[in-house]
Amino acid sequence: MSHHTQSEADATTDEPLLKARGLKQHYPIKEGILRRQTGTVRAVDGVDLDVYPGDTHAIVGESGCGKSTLLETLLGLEEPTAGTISYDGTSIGDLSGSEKRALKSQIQIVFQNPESSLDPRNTIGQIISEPLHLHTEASTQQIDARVVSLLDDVGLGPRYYGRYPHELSGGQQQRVAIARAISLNPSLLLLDEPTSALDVSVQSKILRLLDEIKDEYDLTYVMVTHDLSVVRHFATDVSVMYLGNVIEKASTEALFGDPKHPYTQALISAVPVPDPHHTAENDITLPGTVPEPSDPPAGCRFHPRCPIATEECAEDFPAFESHDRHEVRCIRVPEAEEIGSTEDSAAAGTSSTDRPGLSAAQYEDARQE
Ligand SMILES: Nc1ncnc2c1ncn2[C@@H]1O[C@H](COP(=O)(O)OP(=O)(O)OP(=O)(O)O)[C@@H](O)[C@H]1O
Repeated sequence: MSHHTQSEADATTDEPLLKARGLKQHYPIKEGILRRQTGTVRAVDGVDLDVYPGDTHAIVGESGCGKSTLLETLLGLEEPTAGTISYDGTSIGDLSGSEKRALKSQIQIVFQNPESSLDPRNTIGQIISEPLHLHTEASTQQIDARVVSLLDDVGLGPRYYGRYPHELSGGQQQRVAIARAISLNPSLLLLDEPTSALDVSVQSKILRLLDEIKDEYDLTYVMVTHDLSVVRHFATDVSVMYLGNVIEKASTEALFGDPKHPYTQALISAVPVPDPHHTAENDITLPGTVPEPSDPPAGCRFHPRCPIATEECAEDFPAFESHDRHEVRCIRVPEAEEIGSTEDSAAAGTSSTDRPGLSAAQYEDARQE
């Protein structure tokens, strides 16, 4: 049964479109011929997320931190081990079967690798029309017309209708995947590294397309990526993940202009910054590698690699502290700010051309310069 009451509907402006609380996705590790459970992979381990209508919310972090698992859990591909997901004010766990099916058309995903996400035996027309056949009552004629218009919206002409995926370039395949994802007019598009399998020159064109269809289709994006330059130019908000948890979240501008968590500072300093004042001395290098999510350290998960950790950091995993809508899980942040060690790199990150939410076209121009 839907719990979407009138008062909740009225409060939509300040309601997140997508909200997760304490979201966990754990996988059992099974070993031996008896397949006994010997441990647990804490792929996602207590994530809170608020994505507001119209946001492009980036989720960033190193490989293995749980980004893809988080996205799959948000999509409903996997039942969460714990926690709740709400969509437009309604908890997904409270929905009936038919309401869940209806919701599925509202949330779509675009994967990293278009080649493996498109069925090679089907034509482009069949691929894009499949969700329309499955979820709508439209006639074949109406669906065909819709597919042609979708092809046009993603910058492919009607001549692609009868072609097969292998006849298309990677960028064209990703356009097809996007056309399919928007075919049912979803509100929320989950983007799992949507450009990282593509050539750099094609990446910016796909970002530009995503930017255009976001306006045209009134979409909200949640994008997983490890490419901070994409985040910087494309996202409006960022959540930084480390070992299954979000450790910092802020607007893109605040995150790049004033990264607070030592991990975020390290991530940002690893991005090549086109700035004459930027020197290697500003870089923070991180000792060690990411621990296994099956055996996370006690206390703050980052403390064994953290340059400013104290003994206290090994005790408790800190809760979020809010610094004017810029939230961070680190007990050392106020002191770190006093040290002022981040000021140079923070200033370097806020030139006027580095505005978050820069259109993809502007981003492309910037890249080509
Ligand atoms: N089905 C599964 N069973 C067991 N462990 C899994 C499963 N899926 C993911 N994991 C583990 O969970 C952790 C998080 O994986 P995930 O793919 O979400 O990370 P990621 O941040 O998306 O990394 P990448 O950028 O490399 O895809 C990894 O240690 C991974 O090995």
